[in-house]
Amino acid sequence: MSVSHSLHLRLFTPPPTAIPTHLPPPTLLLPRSAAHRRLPSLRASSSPEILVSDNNGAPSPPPSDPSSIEVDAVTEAELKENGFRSTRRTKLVCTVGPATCGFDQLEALAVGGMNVARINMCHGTREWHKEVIDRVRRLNHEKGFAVAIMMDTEGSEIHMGDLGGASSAKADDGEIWTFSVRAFDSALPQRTINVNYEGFAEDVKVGDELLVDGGMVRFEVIQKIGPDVKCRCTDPGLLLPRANLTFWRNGSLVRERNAMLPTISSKDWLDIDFGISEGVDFIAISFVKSAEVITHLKSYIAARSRDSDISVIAKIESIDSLKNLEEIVLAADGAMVARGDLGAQIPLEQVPSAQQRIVQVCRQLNKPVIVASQLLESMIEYPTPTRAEVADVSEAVRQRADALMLSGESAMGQYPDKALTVLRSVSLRIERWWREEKRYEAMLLPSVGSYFSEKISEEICNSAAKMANNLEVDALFVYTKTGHMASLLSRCRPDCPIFAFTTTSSVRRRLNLQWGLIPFRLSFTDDMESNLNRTFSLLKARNLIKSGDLVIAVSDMLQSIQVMNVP
Ligand SMILES: Nc1ncnc2c1ncn2[C@@H]1O[C@H](COP(=O)(O)OP(=O)(O)OP(=O)(O)O)[C@@H](O)[C@H]1O
Ligand SMILES: CC(=O)C(=O)O
Ligand SMILES: [K+]
Ligand SMILES: [Mg+2]
Repeated sequence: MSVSHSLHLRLFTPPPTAIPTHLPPPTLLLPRSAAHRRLPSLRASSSPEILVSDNNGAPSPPPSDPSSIEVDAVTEAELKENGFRSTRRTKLVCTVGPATCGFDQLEALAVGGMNVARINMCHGTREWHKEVIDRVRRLNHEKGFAVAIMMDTEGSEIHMGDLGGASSAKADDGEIWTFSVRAFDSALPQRTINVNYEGFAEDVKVGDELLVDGGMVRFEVIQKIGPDVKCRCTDPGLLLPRANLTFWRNGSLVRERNAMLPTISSKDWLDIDFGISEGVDFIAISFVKSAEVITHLKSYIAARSRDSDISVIAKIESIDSLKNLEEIVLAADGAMVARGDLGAQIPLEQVPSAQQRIVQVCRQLNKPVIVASQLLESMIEYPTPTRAEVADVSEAVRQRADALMLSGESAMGQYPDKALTVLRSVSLRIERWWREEKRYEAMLLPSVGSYFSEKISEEICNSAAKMANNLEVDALFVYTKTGHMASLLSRCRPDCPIFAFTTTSSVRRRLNLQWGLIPFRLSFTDDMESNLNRTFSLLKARNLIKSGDLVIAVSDMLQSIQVMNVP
């Protein structure tokens, strides 16, 4: 049986106006302690072309070669081994830290399915992070991966200092500790903790409860002496470097002057400049309170990076970010359910419903969403997860979040590869269960486009996804320059995988964060007939598809939809 129907819609509406690149310099809100610091002059942004080799180590032709097709080495192996129906739909983000910063360790994560490497600017030096970025680049270049890089800012919430170099400190019941905003030149006195926020000693009151990392350790404020705040430990535990601090009065989180701290601190701006000059793929912004900060940052990036192809991810981890969720998600290019800090700001029992809501809002507004923090916390120390952790991971997969993230498990845990394997196998198992049970997902998806041409793209993708499910096609193909049409298909969470063909390596890396997309780099033209024929022969030559496979192809140049068997 051979099907080859095609329906073309051509469109003459003008494309949406481009984002202006000549924006006034953004005003920088600096915390008092750092207001004197200036931003350094910016280096030109680099967007290196990446040469990708295949699994056998033989370098493939440079990206400009019109006859080449590039796909992630691991994905290719997976496609060949299991056929494309069973490729993993849920994407995986790994935080890189001391346990995983070496080249071989990064390669092990990439082989294990890491789609995005996250670096957390709360920890380590810029030089350290640059080395990690360089290694990931080399890995992509030499070994044929397309691992994207996400830089996560520190944000200016209140946190402890770095414990004078110690990896942790134990606080025991009843002990008196000093939390101080003083700068100590020499070693920290015993049971003393530095606090990064200058207004701390003024803002807290005797009787307040001080929570470290949302309650891992608790103290009661018993005395204030100038810059020093004496506290008694009421809930013992381990203090970790740069742990988050919140203080509570009469059972409520205190949000006074500390709530006025800028979302992006002066140190964050320096880190952002670093991220732009390094050409990272994503910048995740901590403690976002409003949409303005996202819009501001996006215009800053657009004015400073030549191709402005860095996506901004809004971290939802505060009360304000939940209040302003829709507008924040709308302004951003994606969001993260940062359950660590979120759980310190809202009661823990409210975190699961917040997660569900954030995932749903992102899906409706067509923005990728990452579920993060403590997914496999026990695996920092133990080689197997708890049953509860497996259930939590399953729930995030079942909610059809775009991506799951490892934090301490991969940054400083003892079993980073095992933790990644758990995420991978749990994702695959749930996804297989959907296919076995034919659990297609029918979520009402509102229209998100503001232009008529965008609405057409949406309708095409919604229809293509529905047809793909009803006709049980083997794959959806999408030809997309910006990646937008691929994300619209991904939003429908169709039953079959989506092969996303795009012309640039940077778009390909960014598509790596989105549910169900298998991103390929391929140069193509406006002639869909020839694009399809060329893709079929390139994929067939690599044994990725075979004659007779049923495919639905859509493209954002032609706004077309075609159903056909691979010849
Ligand atoms: N670059 C690094 N250098 C040293 N330790 C790191 C590094 N990155 C992460 N870690 C360690 O791994 C732990 C977990 O990392 P992660 O960045 O996910 O957590 P986090 O600090 O809770 O996140 P966030 O600050 O964004 O809320 C950290 O608490 C820290 O101990
Ligand atoms: C990831 C992060 O920032 C959090 O969970 O708080
Ligand atoms: K961070
Ligand atoms: Mg956080």
